[in-house]
Amino acid sequence: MIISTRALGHLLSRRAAAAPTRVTPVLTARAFADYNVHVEHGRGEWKTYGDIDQYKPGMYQIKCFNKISPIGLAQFPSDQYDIRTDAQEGNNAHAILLRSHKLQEEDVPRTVRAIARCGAGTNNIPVARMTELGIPVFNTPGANANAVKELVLCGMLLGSRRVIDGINHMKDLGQQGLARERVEKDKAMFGGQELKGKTLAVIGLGHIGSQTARDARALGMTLKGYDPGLSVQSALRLPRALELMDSITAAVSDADYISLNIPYIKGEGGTHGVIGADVISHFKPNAVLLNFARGELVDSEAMKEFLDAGDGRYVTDFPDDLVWDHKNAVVLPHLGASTEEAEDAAAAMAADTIRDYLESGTISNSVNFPSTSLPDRPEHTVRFTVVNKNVPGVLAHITETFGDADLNIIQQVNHSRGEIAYNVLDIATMGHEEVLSFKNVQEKITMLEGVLSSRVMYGAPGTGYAKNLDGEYFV
Ligand SMILES: NC(=O)c1ccc[n+]([C@@H]2O[C@H](COP(=O)([O-])OP(=O)(O)OC[C@H]3O[C@@H](n4cnc5c(N)ncnc54)[C@H](O)[C@@H]3O)[C@@H](O)[C@H]2O)c1
Ligand SMILES: O=C(O)[C@H](O)COP(=O)(O)O
Repeated sequence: MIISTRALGHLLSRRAAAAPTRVTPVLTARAFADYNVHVEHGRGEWKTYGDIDQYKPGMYQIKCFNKISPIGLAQFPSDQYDIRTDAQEGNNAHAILLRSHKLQEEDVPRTVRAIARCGAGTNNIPVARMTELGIPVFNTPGANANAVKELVLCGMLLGSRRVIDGINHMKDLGQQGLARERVEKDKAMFGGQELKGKTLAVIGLGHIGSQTARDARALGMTLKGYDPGLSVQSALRLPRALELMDSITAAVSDADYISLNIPYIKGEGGTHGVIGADVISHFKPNAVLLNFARGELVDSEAMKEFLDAGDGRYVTDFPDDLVWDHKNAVVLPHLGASTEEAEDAAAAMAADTIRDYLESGTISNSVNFPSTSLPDRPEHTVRFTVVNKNVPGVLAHITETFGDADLNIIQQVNHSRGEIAYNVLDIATMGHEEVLSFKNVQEKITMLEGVLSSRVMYGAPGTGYAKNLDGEYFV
């Protein structure tokens, strides 16, 4: 399911000041009472790349860009998390939370282990660069889909009936004191059409597209859809009556309404200008295009020509320099996910995801790292995670280094995705002296060719992280 039970439960009692509940236990120092773990955790050398004045030992620091829902932020226990809502602060951040802020590499302190987008689209984050730096980027699939779907339905109505023009006209008449006199005569200027019996083409049948299709069916519409990457989960949500097409052109050609619900991906093979002159030439002259996905998906010049030529409409959630004041365009200020419910759900899901990664190493909903659901850490072990380039031989060198240090691996997980590999190794503490030192072994592993970073999870929030930055060791 999309939203964790934990987040959902929290949302149900969203206005109650309930303490957040978690299933995953935080590794506390008490859990390791039988011995101590020594790592080089950076307090001494923090100033080499962080801001020593802002550093709170024993706390995770979360840096927020944009306003993040307090309901979501309440998922972070205040005794373990230092939340910096002012983006100017947070120079020692362990993780970043953001919405549509256009994140630059300079916004990401070296201390950052993870980034979570409270929302769906991650085109405002330099994901490829973050992958090179070994930083997982997460999003919150489905958390705001209902909000967007509702606005798409509203957009269909705005595109069918001249509601906005009618409202403006009534204001004008009202100012002139002519409203009562002229209303019945003038309404003929604002006639429209009904949704029932019309055809909707949905491009992208993921969380938003599939929900839009389902509700449009309930309104009596005929459905076509196109999605070359349709997931089983989304397919199960689709109404049976939806006809799957094998191209965008085939889907749009006899559609009265077209809803665009795909991610914006730059570059070759991406989706920039996917609704261009060629696709638009297949639109019916009075088709209504609903773009609640991203502005860059639509070629503005081609759209302007289409709007100029006929009675077609463009309803969009994104700025457009060419059609913003066109009589046949309705341009909204990116409101799709701006409901209390969606903001709370997305922030709560992002917070849960970040906590899972920071506290136990679990990876879910990442757009660049492999999903990694982990077995429980066995008793008398310390968890060690390594992020490395997905090249042959690295895993062997990691396990060898543990062997050389007389450290026994009790269980391990190795997953990869594209250029990145992620290892989680639970290391036995039994049979060692009272103080188990990871200082040397962590440095050796982190500085192996191909390794980007490592973490020792031993109970003290925010510590135990090491990075290999082009051959330089940071702890
Ligand atoms: N207006 C808003 O406030 C708002 C809010 C949420 C999401 N969005 C945008 O909507 C997009 C979709 O959100 P979602 O939650 O449904 O995401 P999703 O990942 O659940 O669904 C996207 C679907 O698009 C499909 N797809 C990708 N490229 C395609 C292509 N070229 N042609 C057809 N299908 C394609 C994928 O296979 C997937 O099924 C997001 O990426 C984001 O840009 C906007
Ligand atoms: O991709 C998304 O989730 C939406 O565009 C929402 O963006 P917002 O969180 O900035 O409203």
